[in-house]
Amino acid sequence: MARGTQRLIFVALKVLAVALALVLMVVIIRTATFPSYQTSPPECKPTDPDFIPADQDRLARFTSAIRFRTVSYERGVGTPQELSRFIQFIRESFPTIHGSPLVRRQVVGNYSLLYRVAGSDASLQPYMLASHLDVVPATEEANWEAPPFSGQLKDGYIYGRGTIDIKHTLMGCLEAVEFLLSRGRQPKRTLYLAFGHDEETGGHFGAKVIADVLTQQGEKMAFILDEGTPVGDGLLPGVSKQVALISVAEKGGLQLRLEVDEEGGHASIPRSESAIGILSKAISKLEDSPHPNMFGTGPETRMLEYVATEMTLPYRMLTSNLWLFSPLVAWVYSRKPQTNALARTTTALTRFNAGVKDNVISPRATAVIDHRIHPTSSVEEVMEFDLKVVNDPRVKFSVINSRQPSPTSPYGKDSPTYMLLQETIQQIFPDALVAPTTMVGNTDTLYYWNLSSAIYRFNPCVMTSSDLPRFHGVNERISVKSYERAMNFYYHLIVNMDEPLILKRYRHEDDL
Ligand SMILES: CCCCCCCC/C=C\CCCCCCCC(=O)N[C@@H](CCC(N)=O)C(=O)O
Ligand SMILES: [Zn+2]
Ligand SMILES: [Zn+2]
Repeated sequence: MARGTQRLIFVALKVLAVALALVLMVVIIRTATFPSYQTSPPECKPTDPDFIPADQDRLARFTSAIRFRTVSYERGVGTPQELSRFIQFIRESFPTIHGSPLVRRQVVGNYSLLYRVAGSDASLQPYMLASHLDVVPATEEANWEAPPFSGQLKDGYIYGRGTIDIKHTLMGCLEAVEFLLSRGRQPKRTLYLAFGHDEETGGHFGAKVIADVLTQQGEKMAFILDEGTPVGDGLLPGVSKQVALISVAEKGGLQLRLEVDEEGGHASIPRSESAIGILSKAISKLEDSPHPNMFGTGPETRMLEYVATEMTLPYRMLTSNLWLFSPLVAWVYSRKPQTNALARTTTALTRFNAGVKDNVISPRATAVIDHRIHPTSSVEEVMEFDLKVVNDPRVKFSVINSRQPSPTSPYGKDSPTYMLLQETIQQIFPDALVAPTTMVGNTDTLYYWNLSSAIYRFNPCVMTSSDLPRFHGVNERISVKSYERAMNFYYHLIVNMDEPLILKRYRHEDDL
């Protein structure tokens, strides 16, 4: 090798070594100095005078609520009589709320409930706590440890459909307001409680109408809190502490019907391709072509950064240096369904129908695809992607439902309402870290976008990965301790909302 070339290689290696050393130095410095986003407000203890205990009366009210079979089946198909009975039960169970001159109650869309608790300072913008009255049906009833509409208490857990989705927040909010008013307290800031009756089938007749009513009344909310992500226990790799996940954005959705119509006929004289075959190829192409991994563009990235300082070393190093390791973390995310769902638009094949008889070639095949759209993508982008992937004019696409991803609500120290939520969560879940994330399922908040720019989704309940299948699944349950925390979470949120100390720390005068 010529001397000149040797020298060039030597210099190049030297430059590379220096560059690597520099990169390593930056990685180490960032790992060591990465900021903490956590706070440590005073813990709420059972000995506090304003602690709401899960006593017999409150547990009885909650278990009774579970016994109402307020099931939503399909859009517009629910259980109206049961909803009416449940609404009556709520009216009788919370006499202080329903007798208070501060409270205005409206039944909206026949079965949804909207409460307005008047604050003493009308100059303050109101806020809204949302939940829903309906539940999904309970299948496989025989496999439940306790019947799904029994509200049975077993080994410290209350079993039943709705215990974590979402009657614990519905009853928790009501218990909190009942407790507040029965102590003769009036909140400073006006508060709304909004309970839709058909969230599980899209909220078209509940939350949508609630939003219309509030819009007609000209209301704007300082913030809205609805059902959402839980306090995860062991859900985040590399973090041993619990992490309370506040969803600051929600994925969009696109439900598509795919249809192929071909000539059918006698099974003894098949053509080279059938409706079933053509559709199968199309949907298998879609399943094999995941939408792009968007890690690094949405709240899923910040979720990691918020807990970075509490991670074990390798994770901490990766997370503190996403400028370098983002592609690696994106790949790690794609490996597990839960994190994959956070990082990209997902594709779920949910229905496939064709054929009527064993020896008849079906002239028609249909399928349904359920996409959940990443906050930085759109319905249009997803549609375009799918058409390109299938690339077969014989496959007809039609849209069943679509919703764009939500706007992202403000979070972090610049957002007083996010910080208020974070601090309230840490009062009730003192062992938990708090982080922003994206809601992968959909909620009634879709209808509330115009009411507030600060919309959060949170489920005040600790859940491990083995609890997640209980959502809409078998053996849905909540521990008594968790229900107690839910009540206290809402009570403290209401109290903190009026507490100048917490808000003052983060207040941007224009925000609230
Ligand atoms: C590091 C990984 C952390 C990820 C943690 C994910 C935790 C997921 C926790 C809860 C998700 C399950 C609860 C979702 C409930 C969403 C409400 C719902 O079921 N909506 C339906 C109906 C929607 C509608 N209104 O149209 C849906 O999304 O299909
Ligand atoms: Zn729900
Ligand atoms: Zn649900």
